[in-house]
Amino acid sequence: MKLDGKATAAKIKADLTKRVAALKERGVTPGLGTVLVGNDPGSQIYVAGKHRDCAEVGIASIRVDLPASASQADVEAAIDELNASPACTGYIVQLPLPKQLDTMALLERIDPAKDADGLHPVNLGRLVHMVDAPLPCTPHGIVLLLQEYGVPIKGADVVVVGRGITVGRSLGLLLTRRSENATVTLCHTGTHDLAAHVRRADIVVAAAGVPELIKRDMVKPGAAVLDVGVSRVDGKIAGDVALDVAEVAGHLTPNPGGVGPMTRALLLSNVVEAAERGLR
Ligand SMILES: Nc1nc(=O)c2c([nH]1)NC[C@@H]1CN(c3ccc(C(=O)N[C@@H](CCC(=O)O)C(=O)O)cc3)C=[N+]21
Repeated sequence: MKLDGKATAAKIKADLTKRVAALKERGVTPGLGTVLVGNDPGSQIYVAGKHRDCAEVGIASIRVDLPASASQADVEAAIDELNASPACTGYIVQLPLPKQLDTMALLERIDPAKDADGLHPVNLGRLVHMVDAPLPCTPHGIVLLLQEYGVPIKGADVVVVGRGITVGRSLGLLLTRRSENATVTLCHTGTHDLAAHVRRADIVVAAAGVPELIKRDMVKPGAAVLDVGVSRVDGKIAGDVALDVAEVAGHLTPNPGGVGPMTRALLLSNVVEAAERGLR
């Protein structure tokens, strides 16, 4: 069974479109800002996609593009401006940043109330404490996609491969909340026997950024497999999951068309929720 992220994202965007219209009737137009530093082709495609998504649901968008040579002070100034701008209800700083920049210091400078990625340390701390906050987009999208297709999460053995902040580490926090109640194993490059862990899993989330890391013989028949990989090989997107995993998986995300569109929809959702919170 295909876990159709594109179709599920379209449903989420239809709901957001109504909520944006309701906000506008109350005099508030949600606005998403993006800060893009440098000219990495992949990042430019993603950022352009986010602005297209905004237009689709009626969210205004504010685009700040800085040269690859931008200094820490240049990016700080862009962040300060978005923090102060009433037109911007949420924004992201596109990652990764050029290496002369201190990423952590810049992420900390974002107003947590405008953190559309849900990656500000204050909001990640709120996730640890399980209090209301914008959630990291990819992990939230993964949970909603599993729920949409009725894949049982409660009590499931979930193996997450990859401990990055944006996906693996945050997803473990989300799935172990009482409301989700999964048992999560977080695997990484230091894991001794990855195949043995993956083989036991009811749900496998591959977020390591290693093409074809998850092979057919590692997957328990019937398991749900989610491919978060966005490596580029010869200009084409290469996932972390080998194509023949489709022969054994019970549920599988296509890639593209799986987790990526969900990530983008949940980014819009954070922007709309921030605008709604502002009215409460
Ligand atoms: N601050 C920040 N926030 C991010 O959320 C963030 C980031 N930085 N840096 C880069 C990664 C990557 N990422 C993707 C989102 C959607 C697709 C997506 O929708 N992909 C389409 C295909 C698009 C194509 O063909 O290139 C799909 O899967 O169907 C891909 C990748 C967000 N990221």
